[in-house]
Amino acid sequence: MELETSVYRPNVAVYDSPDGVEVRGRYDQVFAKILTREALGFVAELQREFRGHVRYAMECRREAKRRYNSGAVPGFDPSTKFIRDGEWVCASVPPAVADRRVEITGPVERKMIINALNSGAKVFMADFEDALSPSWENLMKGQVNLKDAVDGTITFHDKSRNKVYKLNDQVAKLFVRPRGWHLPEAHILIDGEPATGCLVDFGLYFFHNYAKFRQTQGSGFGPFFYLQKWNILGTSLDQADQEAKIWNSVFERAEKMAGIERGSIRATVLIETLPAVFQMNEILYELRDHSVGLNCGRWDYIFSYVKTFQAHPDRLLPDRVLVGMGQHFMRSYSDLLIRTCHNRGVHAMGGMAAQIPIRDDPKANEMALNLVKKDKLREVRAGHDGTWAAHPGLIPICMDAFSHMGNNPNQIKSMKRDDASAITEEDLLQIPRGVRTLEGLRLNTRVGIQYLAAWLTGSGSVPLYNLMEDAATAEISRVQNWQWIRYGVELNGDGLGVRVSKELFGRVVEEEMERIEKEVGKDKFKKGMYKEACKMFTKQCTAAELDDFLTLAVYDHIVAHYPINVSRL
Ligand SMILES: CC(=O)SCCNC(=O)CCNC(=O)[C@H](O)C(C)(C)COP(=O)(O)OP(=O)(O)OC[C@H]1O[C@@H](n2cnc3c(N)ncnc32)[C@H](O)[C@@H]1OP(=O)(O)O
Ligand SMILES: O=CC(=O)O
Ligand SMILES: [Mg+2]
Repeated sequence: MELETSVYRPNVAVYDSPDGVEVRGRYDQVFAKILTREALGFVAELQREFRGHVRYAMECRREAKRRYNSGAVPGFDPSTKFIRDGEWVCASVPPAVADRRVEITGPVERKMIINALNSGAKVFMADFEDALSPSWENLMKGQVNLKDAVDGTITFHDKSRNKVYKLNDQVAKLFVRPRGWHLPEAHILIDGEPATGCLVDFGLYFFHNYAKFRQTQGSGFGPFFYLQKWNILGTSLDQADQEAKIWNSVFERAEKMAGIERGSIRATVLIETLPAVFQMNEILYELRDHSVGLNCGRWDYIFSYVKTFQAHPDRLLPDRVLVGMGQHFMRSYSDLLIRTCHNRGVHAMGGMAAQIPIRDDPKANEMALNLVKKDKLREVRAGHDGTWAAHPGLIPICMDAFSHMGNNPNQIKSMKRDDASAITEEDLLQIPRGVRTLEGLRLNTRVGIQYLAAWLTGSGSVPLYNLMEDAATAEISRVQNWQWIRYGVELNGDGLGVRVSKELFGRVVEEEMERIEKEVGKDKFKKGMYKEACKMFTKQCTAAELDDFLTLAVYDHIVAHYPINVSRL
């Protein structure tokens, strides 16, 4: 089902949708094989059953934001102590994914899917969130690509290099990461309202692939998912774990529709918001029949630290490059996650080092690879059961570091980390140490604008200054700028004693735009969306109120509706 992307097809046909469902995205015969009446019907059922719960969960997030903005800080919920203290374990890990020592991640792009599945990693996390710009074309092609991947028929012909890509005999196990709850899908209206993005991603993927996946990949289990960007909060049990509860119910609903055993679907939840670190037991408890662990989503976690404390001028971050896993609050988070997961019998996955191979500079390349190696050795020695790799070139290093586990598929039983039960709220909230510099402000600006320009033109993950940048890392640049401008912080690492202001930021933006133009070249600069990205990024950094998500605030710019009043097929 390879797509002829360059061929223009007039929009003369429409999708065959069930009652109440309207597809406003471009028609394509290949997309129509995904957007069948039955598959859309399943998505609509999920939407109708869960939209009220999702709306309530989003309102709870807003309520929590009001509390944090009034001075509260996140902590362990006294009302769920019985869950944290209780003796329970999650369902046992499916044998097919017992060994997850290296997981490669990437957007649901055709060539990358094939490369990732062939990469030698144990798992491929196919991403509809941080690494993907959620345009209609990207999302629908992503669904087509995943279906072909699960069917084992996926191929890709790189015409410029006359190279054909196809799957090896041995491939990584597939996990799919749907979008977060906050993102709508404006191209699919259900009862007149945009569908919830993650229910579209999950529903379409599950509907088309569950049977084949369980047969060929999951040995009777699956499909497997990554879930993320939760902000589970609240002071009553009713609210506390509701985002986990909703997903659990979605899984049960899907299992029922498919007629497969309860507990077939398994998911790893990324702990990537500050409030969620206090609810790791609660999340596992709610998902105990569907869980296969937690993961340290370190980049969104850093973003969440700033977001949660947006009204706390006493908790400002140092330069972004200084907020690594060595900071006390980050180490405490990773250690407590390991202890929690192993106590409940599931994987404690590590996270992503941002370095990627540097082709044209062997010395810089060696330094980058050494940083990755150090990060992975820290993870495996701490007790993590596996890690993430952003690029196939990093897999040998990650594999080598995790050979520390010997012949064991994981460390669930051998690294209990009981010592980490002493980790306190103070440990998890400790303010990161380090200085703030003008170069930090410049780098945030340069990276934020270039990332947004890429996202607006369809790329959700890009290499910038030899690092992987995606929605999560770009968020840190945005909110850190916002925080520094908002509180007029002193740049105390330069010896200049300058305070950040809107005027200083304005000058930085101008100078960094000139630099970007020089770096990318006049032609690319003109053709790209740098000016638009600059305007949007500047607006967000200087807004009176911090936008919740960078991508949500600019989503309208990638929505492309098509006329619907044309003849049916
Ligand atoms: C914070 C988080 O959420 S982390 C998870 C989300 N982020 C991600 O998943 C990022 C994944 N990584 C990537 O997107 C890419 O590696 C980038 C953008 C960082 C770098 O991309 P590039 O500069 O194009 O990589 P490069 O040119 O070195 O690629 C070399 C080859 O490796 C392939 N490749 C690179 N990264 C990946 C990947 N993650 N998965 C599969 N293949 C990959 C390329 O397709 C290319 O293949 P080819 O030689 O057959 O043409
Ligand atoms: O999704 C991963 C992260 O680090 O954010
Ligand atoms: Mg993330």
